[in-house]
Amino acid sequence: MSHNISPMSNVERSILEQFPLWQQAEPVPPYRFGGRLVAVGCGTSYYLAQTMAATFNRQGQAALAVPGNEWVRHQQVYVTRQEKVSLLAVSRSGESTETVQALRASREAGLHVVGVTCEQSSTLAREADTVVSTPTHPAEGIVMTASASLMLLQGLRLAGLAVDGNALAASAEQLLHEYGPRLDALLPGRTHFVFLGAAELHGLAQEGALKLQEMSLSFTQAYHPLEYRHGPVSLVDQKTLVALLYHPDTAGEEAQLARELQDKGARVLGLGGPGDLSVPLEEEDAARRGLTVLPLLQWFGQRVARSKGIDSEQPRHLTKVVSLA
Ligand SMILES: O=P(O)(O)OC[C@H]1O[C@](O)(CO)[C@@H](O)[C@@H]1O
Repeated sequence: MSHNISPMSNVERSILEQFPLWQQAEPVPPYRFGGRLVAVGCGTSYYLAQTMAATFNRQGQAALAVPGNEWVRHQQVYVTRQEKVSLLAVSRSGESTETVQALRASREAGLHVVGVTCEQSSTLAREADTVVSTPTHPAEGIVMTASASLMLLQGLRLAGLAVDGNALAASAEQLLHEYGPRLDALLPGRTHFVFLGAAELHGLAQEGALKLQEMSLSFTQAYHPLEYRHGPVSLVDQKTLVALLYHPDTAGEEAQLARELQDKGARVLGLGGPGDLSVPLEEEDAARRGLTVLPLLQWFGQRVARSKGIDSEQPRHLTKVVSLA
């Protein structure tokens, strides 16, 4: 494969060099459970939990995703008392306070807990009943890049989706090198970043928005595609750049939305459909499509950071593990 971009920082290394890790990730068997699976996490890990839960549902296993603290403090509004529940706790570090609290509260209540992490020796890995631990790129710093892709890959496998690590790594890497350099042409004059994605792709849209925000200190928004027309569209102008993650089931209506947004001045990055830059995606399964496009979203955030002269290695106010005293 010809490589069009080379890393200049640890963040860029962990984005560009993640693909061998996808290939090496130990395959995990599907997790089947006779009740509802609740997937929890914080920040990026919560957004991954959303895409995992969507995939579990599509595979026939009832699931929902909630932020860790919602499960600790308000679980009665997410499941009924009578429901049989098990917990899927997602955390790169295995140490985020709310995720660990969710794990402990669930175990105390007798629930089975599956942990997805990158740290074999973490609290999450030690205390969960079943652990999927996949080490991330050694250069990865505060912002989650390779770890996000790896945990998503393993979560999709737990959901029972066929995930060929070699094939997906090859297409994701090719996409990154072919389209990564072309993202820069979309950026001039754009300061308002919007990420749209439906169903399995909504978690990815939220992750794209968080990534760009953390890396480049920009205002970002994430919505379900047609929801964006109900109010948020009032902000669209010549400063807006929309990353639209086309869902294979609803690409027609999303293409219409892209045209509406372009008419109002937005530039559109069309991931799997039309746009000012259109990135063709052959993958027809939405969750696998999301995983394939995730490194390109990470690169997008990094390019905006570079265009603003911001060092994404040291994101403002963030630490690798966010703990509550
Ligand atoms: O996956 P972990 O280790 O629980 O951490 C999630 C954290 O990582 C971040 O993505 C980056 O710091 C935050 O959103 C969140 O606090």
